[in-house]
Amino acid sequence: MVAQLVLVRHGESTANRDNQFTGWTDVPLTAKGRAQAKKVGQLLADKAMTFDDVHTSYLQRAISTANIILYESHQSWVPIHKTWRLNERHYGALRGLNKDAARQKYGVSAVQLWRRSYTAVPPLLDRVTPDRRYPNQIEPLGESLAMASDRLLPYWHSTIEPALRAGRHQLVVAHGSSLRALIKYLENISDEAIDGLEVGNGEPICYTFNEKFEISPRQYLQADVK
Ligand SMILES: O=C(O)[C@@H](CO)OP(=O)(O)O
Repeated sequence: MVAQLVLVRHGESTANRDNQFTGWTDVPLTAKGRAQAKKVGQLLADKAMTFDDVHTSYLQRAISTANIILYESHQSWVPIHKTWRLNERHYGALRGLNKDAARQKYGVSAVQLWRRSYTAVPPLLDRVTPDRRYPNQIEPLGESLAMASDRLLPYWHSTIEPALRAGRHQLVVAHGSSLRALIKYLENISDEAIDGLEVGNGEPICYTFNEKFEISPRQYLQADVK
């Protein structure tokens, strides 16, 4: 074994709880979300899984989840690298909208397409408020999953992949769709098949890379039966 990669979607956020489109809206975790993160940390501790680096987005639900996981697995000292490139796919004008209300307004199939198609672009925002977190203070007006993948993969190639190749274990704490984009790339999933993949809150996925940098099948980490 050369190195392990663990992917975790943040715990439940207030927008997840309220069934709202989120994207780049910076909402906190709920109590349930914090408990999910704690469970992930304890699971990693039970399995004695350690990391050399953690990567997360610029959004607090992912950052808080990463901090809780590290604390619970007794490795709070491990460096956390934050990047906007791991942010959730930007949901454009849909953000903040209740998903059932959106289905009533736009129809079930349009909403399903915006949520899960690889190339569909959601209705765009007219403009965004400058936010100093982002390059030139500008966030996108909206993104398809393909657009999210295009801005995420440079970070994979520049930072995560070289670390794995150097034998360093990597933990990525990100979002439902930013992780779907990464998994699509790692497993070479087709544009069509990616719409069937769901990543649950606080359900860690593990890959192992061997000496030839060949990737193992996706493995869902679960508690050992004692
Ligand atoms: O709202 C969002 O940003 C995402 C993730 O919570 O939702 P969906 O699963 O509908 O793409």
